[in-house]
Amino acid sequence: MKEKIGIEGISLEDIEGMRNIVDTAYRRTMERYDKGELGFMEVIQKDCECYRLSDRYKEFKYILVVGMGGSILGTQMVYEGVKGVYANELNSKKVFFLDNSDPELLYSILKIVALRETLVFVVSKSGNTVETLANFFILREKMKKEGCREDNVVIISSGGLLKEIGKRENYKIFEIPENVVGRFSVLSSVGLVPLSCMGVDIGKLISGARDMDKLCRREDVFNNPALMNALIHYMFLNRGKSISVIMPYIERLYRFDLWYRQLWAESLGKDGKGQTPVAALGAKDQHSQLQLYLDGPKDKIITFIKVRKFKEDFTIRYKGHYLDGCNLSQLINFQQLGTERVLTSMGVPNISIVLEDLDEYTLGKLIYMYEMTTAFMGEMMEVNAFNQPAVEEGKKITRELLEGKGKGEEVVKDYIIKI
Ligand SMILES: O=P(O)(O)OC[C@H]1O[C@H](O)[C@H](O)[C@@H](O)[C@@H]1O
Repeated sequence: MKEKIGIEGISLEDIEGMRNIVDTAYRRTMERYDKGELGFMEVIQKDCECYRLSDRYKEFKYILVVGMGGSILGTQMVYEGVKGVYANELNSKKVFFLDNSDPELLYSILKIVALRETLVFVVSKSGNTVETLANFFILREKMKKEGCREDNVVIISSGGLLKEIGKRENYKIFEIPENVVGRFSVLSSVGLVPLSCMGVDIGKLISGARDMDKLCRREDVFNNPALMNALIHYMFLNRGKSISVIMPYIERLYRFDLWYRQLWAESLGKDGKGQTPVAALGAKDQHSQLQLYLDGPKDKIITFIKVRKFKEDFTIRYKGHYLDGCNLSQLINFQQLGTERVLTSMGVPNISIVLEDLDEYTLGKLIYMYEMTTAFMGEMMEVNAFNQPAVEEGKKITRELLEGKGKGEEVVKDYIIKI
């Protein structure tokens, strides 16, 4: 370990020097909102009642959400953020997420659920995503064979083949507003309809987001948490911090990392620019990643998320040991502090987001703050944070291969390791 050097910090003068960039980013974001381009800012003002399903949908023992990317990552993040990692073991309602074309994932879920007792949410903004359609086609066939009813399926989509099938087969359909981009859609029908059936208080979630919206509309960067968060990431990106590590010190937020990864990567990774988001978890990754963060390349900015009050806690007892009488919550929060201090002393910039506790309200605030941070960061980096053109080419090649075009054409690979 090298000697302690301290962070090349950001001074008030530095922030003052960024006034133009901050004001422009704020103004452009609000102009886009005024033009109706930022649906994620509008959708939180809708009445939550419009997302609630009638009681007959509440009877199902199992819930299965089928979708990819922004159509599922947020829902799973909120579900685990509120209910915990082992929610299925603890609760009568069993919830599953199907977000891959890996046949073994579908197989395992079908081994557990009884389809007649399952409410299936098929979620896709475009309504044409190949993995979602493939999984749905297989499920639909099995559900027909097992005599499932129309209300075993709910479609959440803006169009495409999925909506067509939904209309033709008389499934309940929820729209997704056109101006709500997938990775910014968890606080729309995409997340709120399924979550309202999973025992999550969507009203509290939305009121957290609305309260954060008030803060994020402030022009003053010192009183706008999203604008300040974007500015700090932008300034350190310009100082070579091309990697943004997010490291909550609570297990319930690990899926938040995965949601953040899509948001930050797909929104900002454009025109040769971007800041690579990395998912980490405290205290676990102190024993796997921290060596690199401390003594590896100085190319990272770290964001901690810590919770003052955990839902549960334990007091440790072992006479004469320094842990005697401490609580586990104290231990994990002191571990976060220890990591923060050593990173600072090793010159690794880090930010701490402190939550009093973690429930629907604070999670709604956190989600919305990150959505606004991403919008502001996109303006600062002068990239369009609301599209993802580069992901389409690979899908085209996959389709050509599926349609038999290009079969046999051996793609020259540099390295193929066959085991
Ligand atoms: O909601 P869908 O249209 O099914 O899209 C699901 C996901 O797939 C796309 O390829 C994009 O990468 C994501 O931004 C999107 O969230």
